[in-house]
Amino acid sequence: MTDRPADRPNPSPTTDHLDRELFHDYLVRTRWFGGKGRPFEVTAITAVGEVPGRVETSPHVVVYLVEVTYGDAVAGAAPDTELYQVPLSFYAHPEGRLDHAFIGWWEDPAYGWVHAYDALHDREAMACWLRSFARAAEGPGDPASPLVFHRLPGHDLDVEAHSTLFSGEQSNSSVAFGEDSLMKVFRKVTPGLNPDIRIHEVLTNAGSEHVAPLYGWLDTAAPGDDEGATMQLAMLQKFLRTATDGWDLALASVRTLLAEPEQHATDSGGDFAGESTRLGEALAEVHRTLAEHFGTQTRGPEATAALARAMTSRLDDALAVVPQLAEHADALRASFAQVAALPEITVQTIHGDLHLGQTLRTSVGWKIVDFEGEPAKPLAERLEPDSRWRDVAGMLRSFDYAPHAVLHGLNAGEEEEQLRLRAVEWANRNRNFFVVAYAEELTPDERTLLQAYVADKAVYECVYESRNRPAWLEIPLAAIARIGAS
Ligand SMILES: Nc1ncnc2c1ncn2[C@@H]1O[C@H](COP(=O)(O)OP(=O)(O)O)[C@@H](O)[C@H]1O
Ligand SMILES: O=P(O)(O)O[C@H]1O[C@H](CO)[C@@H](O[C@H]2O[C@H](CO)[C@@H](O)[C@H](O)[C@H]2O)[C@H](O)[C@H]1O
Repeated sequence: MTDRPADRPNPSPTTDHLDRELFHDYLVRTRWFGGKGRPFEVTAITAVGEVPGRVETSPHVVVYLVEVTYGDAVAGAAPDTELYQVPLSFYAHPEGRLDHAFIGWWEDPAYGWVHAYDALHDREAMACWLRSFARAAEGPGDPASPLVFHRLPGHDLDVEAHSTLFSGEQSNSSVAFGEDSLMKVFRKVTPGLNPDIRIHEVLTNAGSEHVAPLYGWLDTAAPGDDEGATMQLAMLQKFLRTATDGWDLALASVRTLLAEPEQHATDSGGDFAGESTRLGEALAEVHRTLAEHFGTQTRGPEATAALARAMTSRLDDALAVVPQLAEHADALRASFAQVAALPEITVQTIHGDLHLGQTLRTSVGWKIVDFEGEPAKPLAERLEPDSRWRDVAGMLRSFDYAPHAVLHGLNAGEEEEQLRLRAVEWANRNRNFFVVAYAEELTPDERTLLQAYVADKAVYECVYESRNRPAWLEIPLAAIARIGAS
């Protein structure tokens, strides 16, 4: 390893030596880059700092922020820019085991000739990162380091645990350290507090049984114009060893029911009603705890009018992307107009992007994950308090998705009508058990609000599916048709 001479900066304060095309070519190869299909350039690379937990056999691990500027701005509008976190492992020689994460090689002013790899794929680099979290429990780190590791008390990390990078479709990168802890490294980063960390910290300190306890997080000072702001780069929490994804469990329940189409959901071996009940109770507890800590606000008719306008605006934007929505537009606008007529709305801190894929069933009950909020919304909007009924609506949409996603994959043939009836029965049964467990009674205004949020989410899903899974577009579209018919 080319040891960095003691008098060299850590890392080089300039990045002029870095070939931006190498980073461009790497970003387009990753799962987590949000700009796929859009023209962009790498317009700046900032070296944040070296991860301190290095030992003799370790590579140097340096956190870089890569600014991308998109080339698809409409005439006269400022181009979109985004910031991505790309931590690099530096090796003096090629590391064949990391070829899939290779970015390039160059002469670095601080480290000499290096072969650079995406550090999330490198167990040696992840071991440095974990040691840094472990040391943070003993007190503040090196004041000269721009990377600040924070810890919550109460858990001794297993620093010998090997890292495993999650391979699923993710907007971030998650690394499990054995079965002890899980680190989520935020890939697209924004100056300001990350709601996932802020909410996990509150729920952990409150002893909530419905989240994986937070162990710590990593932040740094935001670069450039956002001087003084914090940029949160990663969070560390308990690894839920016995976790099964709620979406997978729901699909299994539906498949069991559809395998016995002559049976009703109540009699099916895969009946999910008990789990839906427990999910409703879990969400209610999380909402109560968040309201107790962050407070609630009851806002007047100007807020309900603004919400109706936002829903209508989302529909107007969606019509340009999903023209099939046009025939349902009047019914949707009528639902949103009822929101505008509501005298008040109560808002609080919520999840913001809740669905069955954000829930994990463990041997000790349901856990809710990923409190970052709706991916499409800017951070400032995701930090705003919102109605808890938006989260309830997200789950109701998910109970609709599960049976229709299974049907979508079936070649039902002559049994199609019977299977559709069972699918609707499964969705209705689990929606009802979930809502009753969440709130025994809903006022008429709450019902109006909930129905509008369900419609609003289905409109969002139409856009999401048309861009990501066009074959699934029929699922939210059919839900909107049912709303319009109700
Ligand atoms: N504490 C945990 N233990 C085990 N698995 C987890 C934990 N938290 C999240 N997961 C799983 O890790 C994956 C990514 O989690 P998530 O927070 O949704 O990341 P992202 O925001 O990048 O999608 C999901 O499959 C989720 O089920
Ligand atoms: O990536 P996120 O989890 O933040 O959420 C986005 O992707 C979701 C799909 O992974 C999408 O959820 C939609 O599909 C789910 C089934 O795959 C279904 O359970 C949800 O009800 C439905 O909304 C989510 O909308 C999108 O923001």
